[in-house]
Amino acid sequence: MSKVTLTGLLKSPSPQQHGARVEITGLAKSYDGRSWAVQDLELSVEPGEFLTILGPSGSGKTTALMMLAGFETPSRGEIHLNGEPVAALPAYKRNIGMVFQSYALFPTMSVEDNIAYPLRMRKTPRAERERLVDASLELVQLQAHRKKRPGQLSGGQQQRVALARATVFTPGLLLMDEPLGALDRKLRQTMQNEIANIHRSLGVSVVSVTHDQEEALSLSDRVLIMADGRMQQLGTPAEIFERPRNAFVADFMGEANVIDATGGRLAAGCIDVRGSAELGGAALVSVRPELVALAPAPLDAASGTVTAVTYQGSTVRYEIRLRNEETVVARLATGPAQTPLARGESVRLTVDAGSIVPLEDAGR
Ligand SMILES: Nc1ncnc2c1ncn2[C@@H]1O[C@H](COP(=O)(O)OP(=O)(O)OP(=O)(O)O)[C@@H](O)[C@H]1O
Repeated sequence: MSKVTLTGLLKSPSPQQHGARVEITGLAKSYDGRSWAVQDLELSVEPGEFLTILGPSGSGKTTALMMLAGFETPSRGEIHLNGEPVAALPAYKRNIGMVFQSYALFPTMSVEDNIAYPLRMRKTPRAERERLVDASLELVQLQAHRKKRPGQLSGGQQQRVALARATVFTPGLLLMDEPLGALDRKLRQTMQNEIANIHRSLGVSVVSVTHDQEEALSLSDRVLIMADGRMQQLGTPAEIFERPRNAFVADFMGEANVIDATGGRLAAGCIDVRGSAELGGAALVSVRPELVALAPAPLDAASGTVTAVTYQGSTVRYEIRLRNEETVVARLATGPAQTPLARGESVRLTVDAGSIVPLEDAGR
């Protein structure tokens, strides 16, 4: 990689070729010799791919990332970067850039010195170093702030310095641990665009860790969902969101309804199905709240009763207690044509066969 300059990369017609290929096989980590923080991780990241590891707190995301980075030693399994096993390589020899939630900038160094730091470590000649720092400052649009200290910058600007420092030496792989975790909602959106932009410009492979579903869906080529140290599902954002494999993924990716489907009937027949559904014998299915239709119905023909109504701006969220005691959530768009249903009203629920997702099991 050493001959490839950042400026060269920015002009490169197919920057994807510079991203590293990552292959992870049977990777596992136990800190205490009794429980597994990560178990049986199998994954490959294509050159230039943006992969996000998503999961709740304690699911093993950071542990997986730290093994990739070389800061934690795997208990089992292997990692290959561009076909080479990395087990024996210390972190600084893996040609990997890292961005942390806390930025981890050097507070007494200027922005440009922070960015130049990895180049100094690599003994990059001065002229080359200056050229790369200039290109990197331009990429993250911080030219005007180059002489400032990190403490004189906003959170978003500091994170851009961290991104510049992690990519200035053209790493094949960029690792990010909750990169937007410290930023407020609006700034997160802006930074998401910036990260997407940097990823596109550099063609670097990215593995990012987050517990934020929206961030994972909007930035990634593929998402890996983890829970309790184990992979739950690996797929494109659309696959994960629209075809969750099990109840954990369905629930974690938003407010999915997980509904009893014993005998091919939804909630013991309380919910009507339009069309013929292929449930493949699944005992549980998932249906997204925005795909549940509900209409007022006389009590004897009703699926259940509205127990909660929450106005949420562009949608209204309804909780419905079914006759079989299950609770289902429906979400309806607000609009001039909509008459809101009231709490206590009896309703009939209908879903299209195509919006029913059979689940593999009851969860993890
Ligand atoms: N250095 C450590 N020593 C001992 N146990 C650890 C260490 N780091 C993590 N663990 C444990 O390993 C499991 C996975 O933790 P990990 O930090 O990888 O999860 P995570 O998904 O990144 O969580 P979070 O989102 O809270 O950072 C947890 O049970 C945690 O307590």
